[in-house]
Amino acid sequence: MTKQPQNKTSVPSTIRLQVGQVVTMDVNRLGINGEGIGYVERQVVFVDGALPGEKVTARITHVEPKFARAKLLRIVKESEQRVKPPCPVYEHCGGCSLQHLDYQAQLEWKRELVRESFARYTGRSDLPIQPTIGMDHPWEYRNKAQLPVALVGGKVLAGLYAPGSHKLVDTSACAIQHPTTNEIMRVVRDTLEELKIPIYHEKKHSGIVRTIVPRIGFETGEVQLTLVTRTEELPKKKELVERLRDRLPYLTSIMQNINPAKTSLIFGDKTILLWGKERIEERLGEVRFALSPRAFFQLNPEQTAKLYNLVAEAASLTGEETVVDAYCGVGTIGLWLAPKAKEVLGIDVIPEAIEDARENAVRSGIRNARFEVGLAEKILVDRLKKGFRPDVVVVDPPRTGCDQSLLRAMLKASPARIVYVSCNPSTLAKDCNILLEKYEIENIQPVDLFPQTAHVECCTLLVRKDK
Ligand SMILES: C[S@@+](CC[C@H](N)C(=O)[O-])C[C@H]1O[C@@H](n2cnc3c(N)ncnc32)[C@H](O)[C@@H]1O
Repeated sequence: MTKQPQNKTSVPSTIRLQVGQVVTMDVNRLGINGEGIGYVERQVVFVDGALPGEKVTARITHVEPKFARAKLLRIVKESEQRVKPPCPVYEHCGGCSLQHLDYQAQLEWKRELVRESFARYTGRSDLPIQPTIGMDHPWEYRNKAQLPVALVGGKVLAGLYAPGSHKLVDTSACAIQHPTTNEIMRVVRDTLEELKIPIYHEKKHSGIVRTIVPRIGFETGEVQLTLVTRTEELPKKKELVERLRDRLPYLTSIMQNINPAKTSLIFGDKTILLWGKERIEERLGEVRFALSPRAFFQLNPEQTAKLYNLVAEAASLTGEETVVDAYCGVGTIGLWLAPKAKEVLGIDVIPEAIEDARENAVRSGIRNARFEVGLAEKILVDRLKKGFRPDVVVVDPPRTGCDQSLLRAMLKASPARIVYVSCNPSTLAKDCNILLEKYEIENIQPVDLFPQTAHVECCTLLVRKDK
């Protein structure tokens, strides 16, 4: 092991590793973000791009009290599961983290991640965790991109930021985006440059065009392009729209969203129509969705349909049940289940999402679903306290998991089944551990909604113990 110390001052006295030091280490496992983990001098070291079973040389870049990070320099012994990433900018772009791992191994690792989370939070190693459901073609699956633009050396760039930085990496040949998205991105980028439309400068908070957001309806073929701008004024708007329509004749809708704030949030409050339809339509199974630029919609339609079928299977509806879809977004799960239920109540905190959910119900001819705006932990908890007794509760919370008061209220009201949909195995396992007081976990089904990344979705069925 050779040592090249560069920054001695940032190293706590208890840690012997130093920033700049070059280490050779065995990689034992993958961390939750897909990074390789090993030990050097009994310190945990994370190395992006390294795989279990490999011996690697890496340079220490950060030292924290309990761990260090290192940059991969050389693979001394290579894993049999290592594959060549097809994406030309994989090593620079912050979008994917597992392209270098064989897809079957990705699926197995995601199942293992779920198993580890449940073991940690419930102490149970006997839970029925199924093999991860993957895709036959785990590429080109995303239906939407949000691509910031920047002017660098007189050229317009669009893409994603490199990990931990604000350096734009051109992602015009992204392997997980739909090819149409890549084409839109290239054409918009080049047209902005050609017309010399001012590009937003993040630090100075000047310029105009900030982000390109293409969205594709996979089933309907409708295509929406949203340009996020700092000001409502958009120079050469007419020429821009004409050229984009000419060069991208399949567009259904060109929208402008105005975000005047100095913020990393993509969208502002105001959206205006530049050309075509205000919203594109998408179908998932029998359910129809109208999508405005800001509406949340799952990014991988093929896997989402599989996920919702699993939810329906877990809910085991006969047509007599009252179902709650807590954290319902634009009503997707509730509308999927409604034809098999007596009634559905959907709850979401975002008013536009609830408006969309109501309209999606009308479009899909569904009459037994109601949607309410508010916090699930408020609306559902109040209802449960007043004696509302749903038979099945589906929860699909954000990564932070369910509010404690909601979990407690569900325990008290005790619906026969709880179907917990989650994109975060840690909060899922933590919340399920609370529900184990009255429920047994009958099935945990990981679904790969985001191939090539470290994310995993799970559909978990909890059944009341006296059932
Ligand atoms: C993971 S998304 C699920 C959306 C939907 N079930 C789907 O599959 O498209 C989580 C949703 O929870 C909503 N949300 C976040 N916190 C909430 C809360 N405390 N109460 C109700 N909804 C909430 C968000 O607005 C978002 O739509």
